[in-house]
Amino acid sequence: MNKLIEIKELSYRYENVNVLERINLDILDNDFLAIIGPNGGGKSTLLKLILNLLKVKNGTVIKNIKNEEIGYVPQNTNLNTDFPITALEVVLMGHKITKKKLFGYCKEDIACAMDSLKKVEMQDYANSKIGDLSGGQRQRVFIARALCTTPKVMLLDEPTASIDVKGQKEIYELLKELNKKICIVVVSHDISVLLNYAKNVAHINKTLVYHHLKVDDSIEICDEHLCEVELLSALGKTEICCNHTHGVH
Ligand SMILES: Nc1ncnc2c1ncn2[C@@H]1O[C@H](COP(=O)(O)OP(=O)(O)OP(=O)(O)O)[C@@H](O)[C@H]1O
Repeated sequence: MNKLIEIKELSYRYENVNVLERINLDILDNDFLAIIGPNGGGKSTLLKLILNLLKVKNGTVIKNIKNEEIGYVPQNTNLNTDFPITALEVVLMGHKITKKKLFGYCKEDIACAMDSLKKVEMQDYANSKIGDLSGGQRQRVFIARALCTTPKVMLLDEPTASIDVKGQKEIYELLKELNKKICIVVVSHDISVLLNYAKNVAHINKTLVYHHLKVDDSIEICDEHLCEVELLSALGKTEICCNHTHGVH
């Protein structure tokens, strides 16, 4: 297993607030990593540090891949759904333009974007307005946009927020398929579905606790309302400490 990204002793503070403390984490080439933790625990900050959206000041983030090999699907793609843009045009926005053209895109760019849409089974919606798609379909389009640069790792920040459980499962089935070739890292609160797909879990609440989920550890989680502590408890991971009112048995 190759280390795509090596995070060593990474700490971060905004003004006077320590948000991350001495984080150590290796992101491996075939991983499906779930990053979980409470609100304000520092998950998005960690992604931003990996993506160079924030400057690393303490510790190191070693990337053994090029920056463009990191695909990113941001949280809440604050899209004005009335904006008259098609699914294909959204995907083309993530594309590295091959030939400079003043207007429009060349055939190769469009073929490549169509290929990305195909990978997420959205090719039939290429000319649909993004605002006319369901939340799950829209998320697939944003995943297609991130696929344009043929990433080796894909970071997804809350990809299933405000999508129903059926839609969440469909997104994770897609990610499972992509995980045959690409390392997947998902930040999410919707862990009841996510933990059925993840191979490893990083729980972040300023510090990081890492869990390897062995294959036979995988549990069929039927109740989507189970809370985080109960789920980790079910996995036999009782050392997690957070401000939950539920006890860990
Ligand atoms: N630009 C900023 N300036 C100051 N503080 C910030 C900034 N961005 C985030 N924070 C604070 O840093 C802490 C960690 O935020 P972060 O967004 O990384 O957490 P998170 O785990 O992703 O939270 P959530 O699950 O709610 O998305 C929070 O207390 C937040 O208020």
